[in-house]
Amino acid sequence: MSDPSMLPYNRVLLKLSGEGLMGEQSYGIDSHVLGNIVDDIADVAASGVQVCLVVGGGNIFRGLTAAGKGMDRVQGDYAGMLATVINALMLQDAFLQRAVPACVVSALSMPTVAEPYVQKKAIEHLENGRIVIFAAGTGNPFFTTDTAATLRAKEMDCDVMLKATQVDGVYSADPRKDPAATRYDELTYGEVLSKGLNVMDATAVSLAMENSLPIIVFNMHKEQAFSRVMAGQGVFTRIVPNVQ
Ligand SMILES: Nc1ncnc2c1ncn2[C@@H]1O[C@H](COP(=O)(O)OP(=O)(O)O)[C@@H](O)[C@H]1O
Ligand SMILES: O=c1ccn([C@@H]2O[C@H](COP(=O)(O)OP(=O)(O)O)[C@@H](O)[C@H]2O)c(=O)[nH]1
Repeated sequence: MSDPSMLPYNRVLLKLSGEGLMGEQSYGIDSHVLGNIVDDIADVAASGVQVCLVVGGGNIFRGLTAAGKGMDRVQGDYAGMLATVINALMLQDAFLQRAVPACVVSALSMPTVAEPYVQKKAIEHLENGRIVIFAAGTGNPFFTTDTAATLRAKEMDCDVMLKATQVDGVYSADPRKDPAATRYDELTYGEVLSKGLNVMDATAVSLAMENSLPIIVFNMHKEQAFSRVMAGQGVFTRIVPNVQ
């Protein structure tokens, strides 16, 4: 697929699934996978696009899973948010090792570890050519990092939110469970919600819908996946206000 109508993007938010950082492992971060993703993001940033990131924490801890085993949900969600901070620090380190300027901005206050989130300051970082990594989700329990990604994308006035995930886009059913599922090239937010397509939670999709934020879903494990999607190439699904 090549879609020049998507271009050019000046400022984008990339949401990285925590689970996607595990590679073949069952927990944590695979440094090879992390390195490939960071190289890909660095290439896009070097082309002049302002890039900010939201990273998940599912490779380390999920509040809902812990609550299912008896843990208090709110405590579990705070632990999940801390997991995203670990991932954010690992990402920042990988960027800095490549001499790519990157900073971590946290929705939970931990000033010795990361800068607290201040909208205008984060925009300033982007304008100064830094990759901004948003950590700790929204800072609130009962939310997800997909919702944090949609929220920060609007706050940063991004052109698009790109969700880097484990599958090639949005399908008629979860393709990891249903081999007969078919992929959409383009969908409206309303269709995602009415068809119950669980690629993102409904809160994230509703927030994008109410604020007309285009979303692109693509597979983070394909080579140079982010660079290719930014060039309108490769396989992906766009979620938009109206399908043409
Ligand atoms: N209709 C669907 N289309 C695409 N993916 C779906 C769909 N329904 C469920 N999924 C699942 O949603 C996941 C995307 O969410 P993501 O945030 O990357 O993963 P997780 O939240 O599990 O870390 C995919 O890996 C896929 O298995
Ligand atoms: O605004 C937020 C974002 C995340 N979380 C917690 O952090 C965990 C990790 O985030 P998520 O599941 O979205 O990560 P991903 O699926 O992208 O790896 C979640 O399970 C929640 O427990 C939260 O409470 N509020």
